[in-house]
Amino acid sequence: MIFEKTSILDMWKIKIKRESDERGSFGRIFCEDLFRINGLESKFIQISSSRSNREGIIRGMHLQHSPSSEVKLVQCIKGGLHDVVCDVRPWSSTYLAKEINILHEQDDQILYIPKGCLHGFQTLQPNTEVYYSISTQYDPINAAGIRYDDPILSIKWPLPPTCISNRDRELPFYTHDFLK
Ligand SMILES: Cc1cn([C@H]2C[C@H](O)[C@@H](COP(=O)(O)OP(=O)(O)O[C@H]3O[C@@H](C)C(=O)[C@@H](O)[C@H]3O)O2)c(=O)[nH]c1=O
Repeated sequence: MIFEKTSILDMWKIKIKRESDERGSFGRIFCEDLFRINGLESKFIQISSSRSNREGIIRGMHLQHSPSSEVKLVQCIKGGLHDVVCDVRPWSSTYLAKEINILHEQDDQILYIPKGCLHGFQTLQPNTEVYYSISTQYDPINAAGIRYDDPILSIKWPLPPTCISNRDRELPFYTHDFLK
């Protein structure tokens, strides 16, 4: 596994290193020891999947507030997506920075998203599936987010939005006291 820094403090891009032979390949998508050696969260207690049926769907921008703040690993295992992470930790040296990544099936990239960062994506292909490994229990009371079209976050989505959940449409706009 190769660990690369990103434009956001404590966010990493992890590349799966595969050993190939005539049958195909084998590579690690998680390794507790390597995560620990690199100073990353190494305990993930839920693994979830989202499937999106068409292109242009936006999900986000989401995080969980304390005491349920979560570290997330995000990997596209089918289709493709335009992924956005935004740092909303006011004390961070990369406060309000955005990290954009295009993830496709078989590109062998995993995003490591630290606590206190909003995450969302837009699908670029129909039938896109995302796997999440999450460090904390799902906590609907502390699940929160900011609108995908917030003027402060100012995210440029690549496609016209084709579908957004009612919950996401009703999310608030960003204010500097958002992070609890
Ligand atoms: C996020 C989540 C949702 N759910 C339930 C709640 C609801 O009934 C249904 C769909 O939830 P949502 O509408 O929140 O799903 P979705 O909008 O796909 O939420 C996800 O968006 C992306 C951008 C993320 O970063 C994820 O962490 C997660 O917040 O699944 C769980 O049971 N566990 C979970 O961890």
